[in-house]
Amino acid sequence: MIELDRLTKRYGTTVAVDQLTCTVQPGVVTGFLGPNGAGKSTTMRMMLGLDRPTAGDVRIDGEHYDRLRDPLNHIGALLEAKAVHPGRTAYNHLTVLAQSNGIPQKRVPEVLDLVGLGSVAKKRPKGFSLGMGQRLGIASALLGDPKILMFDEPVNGLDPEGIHWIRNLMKYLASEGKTVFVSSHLMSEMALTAEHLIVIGRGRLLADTSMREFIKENSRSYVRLRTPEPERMRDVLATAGLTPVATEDGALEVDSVESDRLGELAAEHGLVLHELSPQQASLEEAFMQLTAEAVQYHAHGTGKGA
Ligand SMILES: Nc1ncnc2c1ncn2[C@@H]1O[C@H](COP(=O)(O)OP(=O)(O)OP(=O)(O)O)[C@@H](O)[C@H]1O
Repeated sequence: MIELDRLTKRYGTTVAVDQLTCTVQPGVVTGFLGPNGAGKSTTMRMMLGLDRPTAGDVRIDGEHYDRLRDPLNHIGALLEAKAVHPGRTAYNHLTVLAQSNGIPQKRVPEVLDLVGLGSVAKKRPKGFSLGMGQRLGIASALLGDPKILMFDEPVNGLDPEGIHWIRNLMKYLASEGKTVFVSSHLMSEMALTAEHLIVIGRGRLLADTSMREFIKENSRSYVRLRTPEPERMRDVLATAGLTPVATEDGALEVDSVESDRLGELAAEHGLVLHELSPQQASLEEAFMQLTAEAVQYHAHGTGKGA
C-alpha cells in the first residue's frame, strides 16, 4: 500500500504537486493519469525518496522510503530512462544489484526467466533493443520480490508483443496481491490494464475511482438503435417519455435508458430492430472531459504555424 497525505512539492513558484491525498491499494492495477506537467513523475519520485516533499507525507507500507531497511524488498520501480551500466552483462547487472541489497543470488536467474531474458543473460545491455532494456528494468524492479511495484510509462516505444507482455505481467502481479501503480499516456492501453484510476491535474487530485465509475461519471452513455420504422419508433419512445436523437446514418440515440427496456418497448409494439447497442465513451473521451481545464499545454489549431 502507498499512502499519500497532503503531499506537496514546489519548485520555486511552480506547485508541481498540490496537497495530494490518496491511497494506492494492493490487489489491483492502479493507473496514474494526468495531462503533461500534471505532476505524475514528481509524485512518483517522492514515493521513491528521490525527491523531498515540500510538505505532506508519503508512506510505503506505513514507512517513509528512507526508513525502509531493504527498500528493494518493499518497492520496485521502473522509471523512464533507467540507468544500466552498458558494459555489464544483464546477469552481472542484476547480481551487483542483488549483492548490494542483500537479495539472494538465486533471484537473478529467476527474474531473468520471468522477464524472458534468460537466453541473453550473458549479453551486454548496450546491444539490447528498447523492449529488452525495458524487460531488464522490470527484472531489476522485481528482484527483491517487493509487494509494491511502480511503472512510469512502461510501454513507451514497445512493439505490440512487448505491450501485451507488460500488460499481462502487471495484471498477474496484482492478482498475486501486489500493489501495482502505473502511469501512461496511452489511454487505450490503460483501459485494458488498470482496474482503478488516480487522476491528477495541475498537481491536484481530480479522481480516485474505479475505471468503470470513472468512465461512467465523466462521459455520456446512451443506447443506439436502428429500425426500418424510425418514425413509429420515435412515437413509441416519446410516449414512454424518452427523447431520441437521430444520427446522420439513420440511427436513433437514446439517453437515460437501459437497452433491455428499449428492446422490450420495440417488441411490445411489433417493431423490428436492426441494431440495439449500449454505447459507452472510451477512457480517452472521459479523461479529456475531466481534465479539459487542467491541461497546461494546449495545442492551438492544426494549421501551419499553429
Ligand atoms: N526539477 C524541476 N525543477 C523545476 N520544475 C520542475 C522540476 N520537475 C518538474 N517540474 C515542474 O513540475 C510540474 C510537474 O512536472 P512532472 O514532470 O511531475 O509532470 P508529469 O505529469 O510527469 O508530466 P509528463 O506527463 O509531461 O511527464 C511541471 O510544471 C514541471 O515543469
